[in-house]
Amino acid sequence: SQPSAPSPISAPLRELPWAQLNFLQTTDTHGWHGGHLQEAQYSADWGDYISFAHHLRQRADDDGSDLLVIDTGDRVEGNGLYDASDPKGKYTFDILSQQHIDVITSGNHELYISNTSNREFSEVVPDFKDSYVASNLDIYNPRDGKLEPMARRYRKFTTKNQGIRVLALGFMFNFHGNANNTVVQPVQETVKEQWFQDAIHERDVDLFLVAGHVPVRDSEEYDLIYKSIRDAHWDTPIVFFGGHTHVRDFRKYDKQAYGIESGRYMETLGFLSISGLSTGKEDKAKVRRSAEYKRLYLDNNLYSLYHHSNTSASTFDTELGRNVSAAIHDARSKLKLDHTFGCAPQDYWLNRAPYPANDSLLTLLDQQIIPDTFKNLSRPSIIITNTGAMRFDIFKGPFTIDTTFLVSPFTSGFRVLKDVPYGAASQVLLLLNNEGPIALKDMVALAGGDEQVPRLFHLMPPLAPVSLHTLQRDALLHNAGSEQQLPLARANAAKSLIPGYTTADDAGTSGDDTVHEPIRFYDVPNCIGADIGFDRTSAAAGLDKVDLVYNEFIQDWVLLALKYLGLAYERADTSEALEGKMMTDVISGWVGEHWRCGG
Ligand SMILES: Nc1ccn([C@@H]2O[C@H](COP(=O)(O)O)[C@@H](O)[C@H]2O)c(=O)n1
Repeated sequence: SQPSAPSPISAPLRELPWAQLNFLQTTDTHGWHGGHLQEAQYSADWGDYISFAHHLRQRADDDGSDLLVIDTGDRVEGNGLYDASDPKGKYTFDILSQQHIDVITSGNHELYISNTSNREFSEVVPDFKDSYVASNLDIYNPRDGKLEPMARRYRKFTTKNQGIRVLALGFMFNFHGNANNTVVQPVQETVKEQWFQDAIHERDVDLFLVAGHVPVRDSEEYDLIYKSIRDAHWDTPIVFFGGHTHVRDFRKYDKQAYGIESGRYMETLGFLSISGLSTGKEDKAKVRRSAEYKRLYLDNNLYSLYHHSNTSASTFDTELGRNVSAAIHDARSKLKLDHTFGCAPQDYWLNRAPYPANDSLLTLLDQQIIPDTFKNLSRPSIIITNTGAMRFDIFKGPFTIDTTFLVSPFTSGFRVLKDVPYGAASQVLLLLNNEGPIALKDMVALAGGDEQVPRLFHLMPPLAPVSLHTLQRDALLHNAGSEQQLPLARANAAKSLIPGYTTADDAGTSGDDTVHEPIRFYDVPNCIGADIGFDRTSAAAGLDKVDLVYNEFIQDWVLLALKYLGLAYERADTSEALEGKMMTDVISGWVGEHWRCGG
């Protein structure tokens, strides 16, 4: 781990369900490869992950089983280690490539900006040339401008020890917000392609492995891929590795098909095992077994990693792992990520506090940061931002260069529409939050559906913790008592628990390796706003027009809301606001002026 990381923290643990074929999965790491430096329970880094995978591979070699390592995208945007360098990712790609990954895919964050996808194509894909899979993603090659697959469409391989024949696919959900140098083919089209049909009809396959930046639950993309494979093979085992919604989840598709999703931000290392698979060493037609799937979500806590690899602080580090941790430290120093702008006087939560509240990050933003930042505007203005632009909590203590990117990494600036009739402008925020005269989805339908306003469905903030909470509630209703672990229950009573994930999924409520004290998460609105230079309670009487300033990322939504309100504005009517400053600059600038350290 990093020298400044807090020490590993002990907690009651559940055991790794090791079996014939074992997997480790990361997803949505968003640059947190240095680990969490303010939370001991997630403070292991990518170097530790390399050491950990090494020990599990060794275990597989010793007992004749296998280990495969998977990553399902969104490795970028969200941490200074990636975002603070110029170009972005200058240090991350070398660090990442030191891990042996067997199947790796892109996520939507690899595709928002053309520079990001071009670097993914020219650096990351070659680093993982055998294992990068892009079943429905193409890129215009920056060298010749020709459209070509981002990486191979699928991968077929045999596991090292067991000889299990795996056919791996790699998908991106039907994403529309990508820059125009990439093309995400809708899964509905991909499944009709000849290469796909040929691949899923291959006979000498013991396991179909579908990795993707696609949620494992409530996803038409994975449901369709599942159905397509099942139409071709009624009982060959399938395993899905998902991502995007930032949750821990495990879904049963049928008794020979399960999917896992392994959280976000390097908080979680997902573990899944399968036993009862056929192998290339035997005649598949004669050996019909039933596969058994088990999962465990590991906290990225060195305490967990030592335990599950049967090592200790003195035997855990491998030379490569230690070197990678040192490379991360070196990069963090070069990027001056610990440079402090000021010190937060208390914790501010994104989802762990209700909104509005004194400890809500969104309240801090709409009551203090936005009003202070825009206070010198000469004309009455309404400022709106999507809450999804905020990615992480602020903890009491030093607010560093790193923190600015943890909280808001995006390069989108602010735009302004000048002289918008007040009656309409004052309703935009309500509409975007589903509190206006029409529901958001009906407004989209009126405007011609998702096709004509393609980026709209990606405005919603990642409500991962909330859906996790819902999952938990639903599963508790359905699975009450199904997976009790009494010795652990006793251990819990004896030890004070760390607050953390208490996941409930299709296998019950014992999926987290660490027994946590539950955390309460709150729903937040899609957007928040502030009025500058006028008072809304008395404005209706006299105010004729206002300037409408908004985060560039929600431009399509703002224009759509105004269209619904009878005002036909185009992108060309908008102009840059705040001299091109991004939210990242806004927040660090405000912290520098308002939060002192010490005293
Ligand atoms: N320029 C951007 C890009 C993205 N967002 C927010 O991020 C969300 C997508 O992130 P996931 O980790 O869920 O893939 C997107 O819905 C926006 O809320 C942004 O604000 N600005």
